[in-house]
Amino acid sequence: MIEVRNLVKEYKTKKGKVTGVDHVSLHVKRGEIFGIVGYSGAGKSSLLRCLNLLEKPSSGEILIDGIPLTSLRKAELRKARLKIGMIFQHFHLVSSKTVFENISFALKAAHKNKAEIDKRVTELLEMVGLSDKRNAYPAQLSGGQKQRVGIARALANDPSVLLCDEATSALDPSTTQSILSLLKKINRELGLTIVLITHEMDVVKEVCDRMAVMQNGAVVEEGHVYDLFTNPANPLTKEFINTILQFSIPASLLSASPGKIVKIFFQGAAAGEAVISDALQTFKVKGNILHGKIEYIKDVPLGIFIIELTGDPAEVDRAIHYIQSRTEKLEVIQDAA
Ligand SMILES: Nc1ncnc2c1ncn2[C@@H]1O[C@H](COP(=O)(O)OP(=O)(O)OP(=O)(O)O)[C@@H](O)[C@H]1O
Repeated sequence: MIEVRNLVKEYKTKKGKVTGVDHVSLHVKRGEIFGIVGYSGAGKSSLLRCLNLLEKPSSGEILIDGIPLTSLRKAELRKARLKIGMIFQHFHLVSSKTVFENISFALKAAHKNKAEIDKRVTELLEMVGLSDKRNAYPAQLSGGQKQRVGIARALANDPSVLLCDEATSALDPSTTQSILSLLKKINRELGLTIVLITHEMDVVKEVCDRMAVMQNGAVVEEGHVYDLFTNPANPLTKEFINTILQFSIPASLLSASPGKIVKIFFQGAAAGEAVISDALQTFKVKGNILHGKIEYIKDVPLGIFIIELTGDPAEVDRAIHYIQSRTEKLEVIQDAA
């Protein structure tokens, strides 16, 4: 669906060349929600803005639905761009125009007539839950409502791709949730492919199927969000994942432990509890649960337990092997022996 091949974006500045995107290749599948995460300056915005050629890449190729955007002429590019919607952190609404006018602007650009515009805006307002705000001005709307207008405007011309530039970063947590639910709904109902950039793992965890992690303009790791939560390879991915999966066990508790402390990842709560209780019944070990948590990675439960296992060391090892064979992953985080 979206194919990025060896993309480079360099900026010329007074101090010399700055590389925003450094040889990135990515494939985003049709109908998926793809997250790009990274700290400030990692190159996320540069990459996203290259996807619709708001920024002209220095080299490399971008193909959307097989069309090589990077080699289109101006008029063709303008047409292709209508199929790529975009929403922004600060909404970018025209303050002197009503909600209706802000949305119809995109349809006028596509040369739709008055009746078509009226019908489409009505549909869009219904889809984003703002039918009653048709004649309101942006200043009369909350942040979440403004972003809904941004989404309606982005969807006006039936795009196949929606690019989201830190779309929830200016919103409070509950409004963020409602905008993320709306993005999931339009992804599901319209089959829209969504690429979002964010520095918040919560957003990725909530809505993304796959993700890429960026650092210094390059993609350092890419994969299914669930897999990266259980098995991150790159230290930066681990850092991002840890913002969600962090457990603070008091150091005094850790140092006093006579056994092994293990962290277990499993799919679903019941599954994990059953494995642990089976292990404790089968082997002569004692288990003490220090921490337990269920995270939902795009609605798929990922359970994490931290357990202290004590007893005969050989028996503890056998219990660990047993648990390991029945769970997604097990890490020994402390070994008193
Ligand atoms: N217009 C520009 N001119 C010069 N350098 C730029 C320009 N835009 C981005 N850069 C540089 O490119 C690099 C990547 O920036 P970019 O904004 O893409 O990162 P980001 O991950 O989106 O960060 P943020 O979340 O802070 O926007 C940075 O070093 C930045 O200073």
